[in-house]
Amino acid sequence: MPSIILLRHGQSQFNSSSKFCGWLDVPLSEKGQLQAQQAGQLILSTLPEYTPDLLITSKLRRSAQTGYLLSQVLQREYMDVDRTWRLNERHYGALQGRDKSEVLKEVGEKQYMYIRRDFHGVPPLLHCRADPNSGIDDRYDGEGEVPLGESLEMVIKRLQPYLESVIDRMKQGRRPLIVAHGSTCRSILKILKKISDEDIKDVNIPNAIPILLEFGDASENWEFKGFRYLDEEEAKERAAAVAKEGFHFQDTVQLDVDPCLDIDDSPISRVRRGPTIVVTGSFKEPRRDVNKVAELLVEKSPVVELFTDPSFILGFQLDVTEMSVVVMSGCVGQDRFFLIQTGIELLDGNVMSGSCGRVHVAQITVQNVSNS
Ligand SMILES: O=C(O)[C@H](O)COP(=O)(O)O
Repeated sequence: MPSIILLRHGQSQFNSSSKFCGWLDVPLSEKGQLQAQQAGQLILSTLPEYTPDLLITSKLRRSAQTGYLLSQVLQREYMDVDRTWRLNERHYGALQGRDKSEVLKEVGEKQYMYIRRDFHGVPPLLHCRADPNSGIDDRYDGEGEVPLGESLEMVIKRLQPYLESVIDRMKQGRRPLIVAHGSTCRSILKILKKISDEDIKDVNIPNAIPILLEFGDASENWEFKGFRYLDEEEAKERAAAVAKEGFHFQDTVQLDVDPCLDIDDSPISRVRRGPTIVVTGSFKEPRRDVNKVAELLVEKSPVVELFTDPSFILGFQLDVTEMSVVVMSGCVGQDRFFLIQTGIELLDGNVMSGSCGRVHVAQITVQNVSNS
């Protein structure tokens, strides 16, 4: 059956630190390189007859690197290669290089998701291509007008004619392997499967899981038959992580000053229950900083003891009245420490929330924050 394999590049260094990337030319992370190789293995094991003869990438390194790693695993480094800016990630305008959680905090969830996922959502535009964060350099010379910020709708306009040319090549017997980006994969699926503007909002593309696009032959007028991920389960898990990007760091607190703990004044007796909130800090040295908080906490409170749990790097066990509770715990990410801390609902109904600087004793529920 005529087919095309499509995949999003492996994890980039910005994916791993949850930053808007767009046209910034960020390379693959180590994990992304491994994912690219695993994608090749997956193709070999699930489609042993598959022999791509045309590698198509964007003009961005994360796509080109993924394509090369794949061609190595498939032992087809000699494949013809076509690179086009029309397959580039959506240009994220003035958001490029910015931390997703910071933008989320700044503009609120509704606008954040509008920009990220609405078909018409345009990010704030850059003013000129000379902006250091435009990602536009001489590789785009001669390409005419290139974007300074795009919605998915705009991506589809620049991509569709190119996609048609790929399908024409498939009709002539070529076997294309396309390494694209989140938004360009979404665009391709939207065009082929005729996904509505509304439904496309919920489509998230996982890194480096190959998608098989199948077509009827000439007798069926090359009709698009459908698509499937070569590993549906893993695709679901990775796509869910993509959807949540930015949300782990919603309440950001800086912890580069000495934390001041307020244990002695803690109104333990007035505590009814403590809802859990997640706060995060951008730490210069996460382990050192969180250990400092831990030491102070233990030193100041006789009811707190340190514990370690495999799911967290560090935690605190608090034993007060009949409520045996955790004050806070966290896990160290690549450049962040995720701190789970407490807000306290007092008996008079007021909610007092803790912060990194003033840690109040209270009941909280342990919440496992995944380390994406
Ligand atoms: O360009 C980026 O930042 C990502 O690769 C895509 O981001 P999104 O999933 O937030 O659209």
